[in-house]
Amino acid sequence: MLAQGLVDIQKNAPLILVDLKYSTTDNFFGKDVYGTLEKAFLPEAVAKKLRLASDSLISKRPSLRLMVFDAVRPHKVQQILWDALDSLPVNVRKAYVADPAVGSLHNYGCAIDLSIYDVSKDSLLDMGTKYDYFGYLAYPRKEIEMLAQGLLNQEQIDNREVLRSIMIQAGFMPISSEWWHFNSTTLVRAKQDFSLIN
Ligand SMILES: C[C@@H](N)C(=O)N[C@H](C)C(=O)O
Ligand SMILES: [Zn+2]
Repeated sequence: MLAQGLVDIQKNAPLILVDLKYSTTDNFFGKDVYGTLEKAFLPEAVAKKLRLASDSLISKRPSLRLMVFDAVRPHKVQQILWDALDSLPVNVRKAYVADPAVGSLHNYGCAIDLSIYDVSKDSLLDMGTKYDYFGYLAYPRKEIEMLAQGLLNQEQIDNREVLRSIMIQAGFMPISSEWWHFNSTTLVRAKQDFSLIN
């Protein structure tokens, strides 16, 4: 990764926590598919934006930390994630895992999956679902509906809003189907400006 011009995000921002889920068996398909990749890497420009988000979070709420679940994701792993969800029709699957034929922003180091950890309570904030819960409960665009149906509570939505606001302020963009996923640019720009990581 270093040879490909990426930086270890914790070198740049030591207060960011990392639990790289695809480097463990604690993920939606139960396999470690990252092998020797055990740290979260990003292009320097993206890592700098993430540092801004982390600094902003800590200045507002000193006991909170960003907890990164995924950063750059090799393209060959994108195919593994895509195949792991093959029980879903392709048009539904695309909302949860980017089609490897098109590419994911993660494959260029231009997307991050993350949550917030409270060091004073030694636990993650309650976001209403686990990471990689693939369904409407995780959809930012369905939050009002899920609240009205009593499937999410206000605290869970407020916690997501803390994450969204500091990420948006730092220059990231949320997506409509996963509360944990943020893009730093568009796929068209990523293909122009960054290298595909394999
Ligand atoms: C698989 C999930 N963590 C994720 O990152 N999904 C987006 C859509 C992606 O694969 O780019
Ligand atoms: Zn993601």
